[in-house]
Amino acid sequence: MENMVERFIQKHRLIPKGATIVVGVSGGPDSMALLYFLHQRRQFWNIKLIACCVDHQLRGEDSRKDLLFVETFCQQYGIAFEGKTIDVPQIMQDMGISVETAARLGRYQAFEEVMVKQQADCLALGHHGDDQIETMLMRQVRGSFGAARAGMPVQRTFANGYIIRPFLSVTKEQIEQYCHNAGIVPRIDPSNFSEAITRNRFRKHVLPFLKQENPLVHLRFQEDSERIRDDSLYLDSLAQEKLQSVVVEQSTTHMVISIRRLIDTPIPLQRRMIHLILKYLYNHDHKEAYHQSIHIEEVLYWLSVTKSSGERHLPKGLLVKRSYDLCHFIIGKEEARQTFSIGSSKLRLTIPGLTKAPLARVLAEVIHTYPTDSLNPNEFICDFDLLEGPLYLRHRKPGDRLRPLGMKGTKKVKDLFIDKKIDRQDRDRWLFLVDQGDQIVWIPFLRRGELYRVTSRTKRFLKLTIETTAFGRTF
Ligand SMILES: Nc1ncnc2c1ncn2[C@@H]1O[C@H](COP(=O)(O)OP(=O)(O)OP(=O)(O)O)[C@@H](O)[C@H]1O
Repeated sequence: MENMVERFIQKHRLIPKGATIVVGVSGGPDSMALLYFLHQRRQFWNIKLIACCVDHQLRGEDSRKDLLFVETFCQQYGIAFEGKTIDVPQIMQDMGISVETAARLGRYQAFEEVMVKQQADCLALGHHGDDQIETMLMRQVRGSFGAARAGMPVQRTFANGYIIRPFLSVTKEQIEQYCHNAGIVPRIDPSNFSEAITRNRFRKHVLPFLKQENPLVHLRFQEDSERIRDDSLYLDSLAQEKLQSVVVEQSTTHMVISIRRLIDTPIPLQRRMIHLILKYLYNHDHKEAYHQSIHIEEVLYWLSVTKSSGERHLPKGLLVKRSYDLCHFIIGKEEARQTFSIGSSKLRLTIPGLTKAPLARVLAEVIHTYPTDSLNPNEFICDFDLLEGPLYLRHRKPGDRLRPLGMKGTKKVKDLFIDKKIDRQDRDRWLFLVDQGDQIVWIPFLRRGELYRVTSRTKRFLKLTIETTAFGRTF
């Protein structure tokens, strides 16, 4: 097993020499084996390891014991350890999401904090080849499209570095054997056996058959995952290029295309163009809607085979309307006008965390270094330690003024809107970031303010990213 992993790491250049690596360790066999493996190889790569265990507090005393188990193991081997405890029910309540999603979000937030604190290059996770088969089968059975059919990436950007998955080339059985040989007796999470969980049903009923047919099936799935991702990236770039000549008109909530120009292109690009249009209008939200091939096929069939005019309704209020050669894609226009409002009240931001407003969401991150990339109009950074209270989102009020960044005096918000030719409806829907004294700090997509500006003395930065289809532009 060690040789397989070593080759996989080299092939994908996963570990730079001298790297600082945070390892996500739950106490289960996969991540314990990963931690032990990297520890054994620490001198060869000259790496610094930090084990990070997150207690989700979902299995009471048991999950606390998992954390203590990992901590004791680390003490025994002289590995740096970071234990994090997160309040999953609170995240569920704040964001109205399921327990699995809240646990995942909280866990990744905790990983990110440790990555930043340790100035780490990578976060290593213990996903293995069998996990990859399950992931890809589940995505295929669900009917995913394009790159969404690939499995988990071997490497992807995360926080100030990368997530890496060095064990994707080996099986669960190999890992268990490795633990056994190393004398590691990992903790077992009983929820891994519950058939109420989709992944576990695939593991129990489908994997044994595939492994019987080909014991190296995990390598075939892994290769396929990499190929699907590469092919998709290439085809998507061609589709993106072609789309410029197919789109007749475009705003953040509305896209008009020429049907004739669409169906004049090769079918694989047609599918990808529809996918890009849906992704754009859904603003990368509702992945379940735009990654599903069924909707893409439905629209294409209607446009290329049938001649009928009329309308089609896709999930989450996306309307597709056809008239002669033109096809309109309109996202929640009415809905946007009527419900994009947080009323006269203010919405308090979760810092750090994700705040959802109707048709918009704001991600707040506390970071320790100023990003080297220039900021997009949907991003804002201020001095976290200068803030004295919470921040809020609200709509505009008569007489609102902003002191723009780098200016001494203030300007009327109304004039800022007029300068940028923002129409009246959009002005009413625009969101403003204000402090607890109701002073405007930032007008997303329009102007950053002078308040709490970053200086050479700033130690901690608050970075806000807003995503919305309701006003401004999406990125
Ligand atoms: N509570 C946690 N704390 C730290 N890392 C975690 C935690 N849960 C999961 N991870 C990381 O994410 C990877 C995948 O998690 P998942 O729950 O899918 O795996 P698993 O099959 O339970 O793995 P393991 O055998 O390591 O528990 C783990 O191998 C580990 O690296």
